[in-house]
Amino acid sequence: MKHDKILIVDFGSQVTQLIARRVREEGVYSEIVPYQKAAEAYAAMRPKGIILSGGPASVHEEGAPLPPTSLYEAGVPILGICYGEQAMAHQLGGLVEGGHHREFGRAEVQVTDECLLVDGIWQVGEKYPVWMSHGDRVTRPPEGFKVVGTSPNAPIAIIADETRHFYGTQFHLEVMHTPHGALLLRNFVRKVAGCEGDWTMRTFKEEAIEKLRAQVGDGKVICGLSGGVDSAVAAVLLHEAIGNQLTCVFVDHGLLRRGEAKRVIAMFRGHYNIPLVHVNAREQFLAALDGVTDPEDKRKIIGKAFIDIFEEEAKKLGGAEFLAQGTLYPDVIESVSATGGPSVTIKSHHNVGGLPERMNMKLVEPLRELFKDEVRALGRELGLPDVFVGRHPFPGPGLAIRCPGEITAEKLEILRYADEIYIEEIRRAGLYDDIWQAFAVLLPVKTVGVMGDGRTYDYVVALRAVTSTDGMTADFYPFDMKFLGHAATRIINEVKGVNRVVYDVTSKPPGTIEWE
Ligand SMILES: Nc1ncnc2c1ncn2[C@@H]1O[C@H](COP(=O)(O)OP(=O)(O)OP(=O)(O)O)[C@@H](O)[C@H]1O
Ligand SMILES: O=c1[nH]c(=O)c2[nH+]cn([C@@H]3O[C@H](COP(=O)(O)O)[C@@H](O)[C@H]3O)c2[nH]1
Ligand SMILES: NC(=O)CC[C@H](N)C(=O)O
Ligand SMILES: [Mg+2]
Repeated sequence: MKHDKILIVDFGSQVTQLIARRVREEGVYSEIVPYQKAAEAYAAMRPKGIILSGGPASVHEEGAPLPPTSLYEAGVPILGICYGEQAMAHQLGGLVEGGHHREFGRAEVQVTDECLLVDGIWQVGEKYPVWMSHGDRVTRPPEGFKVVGTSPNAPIAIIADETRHFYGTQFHLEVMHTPHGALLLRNFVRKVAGCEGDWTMRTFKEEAIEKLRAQVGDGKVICGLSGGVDSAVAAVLLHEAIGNQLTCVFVDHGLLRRGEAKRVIAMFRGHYNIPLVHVNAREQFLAALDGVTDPEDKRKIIGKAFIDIFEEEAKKLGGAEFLAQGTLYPDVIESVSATGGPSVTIKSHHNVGGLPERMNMKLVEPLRELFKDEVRALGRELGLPDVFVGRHPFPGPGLAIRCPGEITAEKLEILRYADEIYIEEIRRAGLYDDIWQAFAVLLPVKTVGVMGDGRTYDYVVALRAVTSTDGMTADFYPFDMKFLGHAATRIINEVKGVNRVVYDVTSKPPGTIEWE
């Protein structure tokens, strides 16, 4: 079945991914491509509409990123947002000027004319809140366009060419701070581009199963199963597709939380009849990590050890041609970086980067088009119980990256205990599902305390809890102080070796969710 698609051309905006999410929420499949690949992607995808994202550049800069002009001749509707609007206006003969009217944050747009983009949502003559972030602005629309909305610092805030179906907004309609933005995007996707909105997790599932069968044939597949959401969903999807050609491999690397290995295996075996190999590799990992303190070194050592084990297990099965992974869309989007150069590596995720060159197995990645919340929806569609679907993410390198500095068996044991109490308290307070991810970190610092009139000199535990939708950005969770005080007291009283607890109030950016 062919679904309608929307192509999103990226010019490096911080919020390009939100455009894709909003479009998908309308039941329309969308993909993001860097502007350099727009023509190619258009030809391959045949989208029913194109959205040009915002971006940090100015159209007057030398070498400013511009969409290929062929897009304007393709006969499909185009929506330009912020820089995307400016680029379209500039290329089609309008005027864009920089100047002294920079506008960041909340603004008001007054609607001055009708058009399909605002149809049924905004009334002519009324004012509506929007979110702006720009220095340049369109000062003369190209021929064929009319001005539909105006704001104090962007007199031309919405433009429309209703013959060619080209629209542009100076404000960002993909962000929450433009309250009607999602509805305007729906108008573009449904009314202007005429998309059906039939891309649902049910159809995704059926098509993914077909594709998996075609890719794998009668080959054997190994799927690394972590107990996390992504690999559980990938495994169940694969099982529906290829049945007993699939074997799952759960690696206990000694960096799991307390009771996790048992829990994951019981949970999985209890619900599914999928062959599951449990590898105890605790000594192998801990030996490889002995004395290692650099976060990137830790990640690389762990990534390599995982592959070694998967390859070993494949051999034992008499050879498996495929390795299945729960790679998600944010891992594969190539965003245009603001500086024009390749973007820097913040962290090497253990399952991405470096993997393909070394692998003898081919990768099977059925979730690579999905965002995290979509994976959860797919999991529900596959009938996965809530204990899988609702779990907080847990990183593959596990407690190794929650134990800054050298990792020892003693430190891991302290961390496991503190983490267990913290999560238990979160569940007891009914907060688990409000929080996107929560965990404890054991700091490589000892501080002085007093307990039972005696002096202590023990470790510090940091607690972390964040809200997020996809882990790309996050905010710290605003616990009430009573909760924190209670959790801290329990940890200090019950965990030997800890005499101080702190709470991390850093958002992402500038922080990251994990500490390493
Ligand atoms: N202990 C493990 N044993 C086997 N495979 C693992 C293990 N930990 C991670 N993996 C593999 O690495 C992949 C990436 O891990 P990641 O943590 O991103 O996903 P997940 O664990 O499936 O889901 P979640 O993000 O919800 O934790 C997993 O999909 C899984 O294939
Ligand atoms: O499977 C994984 N392998 C990794 O190497 C890895 N590093 C971070 N994470 C998880 O990714 C999300 C974002 O984390 P950061 O803000 O720390 O980058 C958070 O949910 C992290 O737990 C990982 N998951
Ligand atoms: N957010 C944007 O797309 C900004 C566009 C352009 N860089 C400006 O400052 O006007
Ligand atoms: Mg995980």
